[in-house]
Amino acid sequence: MDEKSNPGTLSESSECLFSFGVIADIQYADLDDGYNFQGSRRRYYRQSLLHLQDAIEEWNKESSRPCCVLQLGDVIDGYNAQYKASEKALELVLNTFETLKVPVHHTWGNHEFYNFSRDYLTCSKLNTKSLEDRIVHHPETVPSESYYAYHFVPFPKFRFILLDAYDLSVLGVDESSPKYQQCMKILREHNPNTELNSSQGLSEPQFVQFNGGFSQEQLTWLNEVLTFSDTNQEKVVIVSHLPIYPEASDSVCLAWNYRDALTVIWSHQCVVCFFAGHTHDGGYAQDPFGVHHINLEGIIETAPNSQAFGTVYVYPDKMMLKGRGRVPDRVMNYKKEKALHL
Ligand SMILES: Nc1ccn([C@@H]2O[C@H](COP(=O)(O)OP(=O)(O)OC[C@H](O)CO)[C@@H](O)[C@H]2O)c(=O)n1
Repeated sequence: MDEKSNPGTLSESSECLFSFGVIADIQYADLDDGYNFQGSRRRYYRQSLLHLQDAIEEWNKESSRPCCVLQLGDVIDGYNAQYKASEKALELVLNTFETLKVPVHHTWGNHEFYNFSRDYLTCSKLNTKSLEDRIVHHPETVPSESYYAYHFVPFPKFRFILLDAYDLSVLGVDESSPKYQQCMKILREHNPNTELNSSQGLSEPQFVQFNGGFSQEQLTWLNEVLTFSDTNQEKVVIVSHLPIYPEASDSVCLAWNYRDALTVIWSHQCVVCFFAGHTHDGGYAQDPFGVHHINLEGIIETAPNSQAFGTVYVYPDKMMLKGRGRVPDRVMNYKKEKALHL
């Protein structure tokens, strides 16, 4: 086996502590292949389920099984809603996830809201908040019920935080609600186009209807969790459907208020990396504060003869993403001054 295919051999001085799987934008639908909105990239709607099965098979047979899989959102495609096939498609995908021998944490993306309301999602198996960790005597680290976010500890001293990038959004909320009015106001203030999914002419192209953002309440909670993690000398992995770092993403795919999220994250030492989906063609950049931003290549735009998922191997001084198919390998060193001593 060469070095690339076994990250364990790349870290001679230390052993792998644990690993986790990552996968994004499955967007399954029982439809013939199609294209993205611009007509430039092929979408493999049926094949996506086979790609998921393939990923699960590989994770299940890894010699040291991943502790969990992070599903980065858009599990079924919005087209299902048009064909009244949302529940059937979701059932198929969730049945496939049932064959995974480790827990999966589901993130919500725009396609979840094309198919279902927020209330429906909250009551569905796509709500994996029951897997959250509660920190005793720190009520400020308990998330509010008004957004879908939580944190958990898969291994001592490593905290994972799942964010709700559609906490501020016009998707999935009742049009008569004050929240819808507030979010539509934000969107219209930044996007004068009649078609709100169009970013044409925008100085801030992320202000489109298929994106969303983080409420101040969620950002305050994130800040509290990161404060606890700093104090407890933890390493933190954050996941969200929408990316937040412009150099790692097409600007039209960013969260509306990505700068606010970055401001919170940059005021803490503990964050190692930020995983997002949505862009489909992937991206990576390390920001000036040493946080690694990884936008995972989407399953939906992955040809039958390829793959798009990864396993992240966690070491005392770094994390290493072993990508499959379209997903490249990445080494994510921890910030120098704060290497973890176990
Ligand atoms: N200029 C545009 C772009 C899109 N739309 C419509 O918006 C909806 C979402 O678009 P879609 O490409 O399907 O969203 P994905 O989450 O799959 O992909 C996100 C990024 O585009 C990936 O690069 C859909 O209804 C489009 O028709 C639009 O009207 N105008």
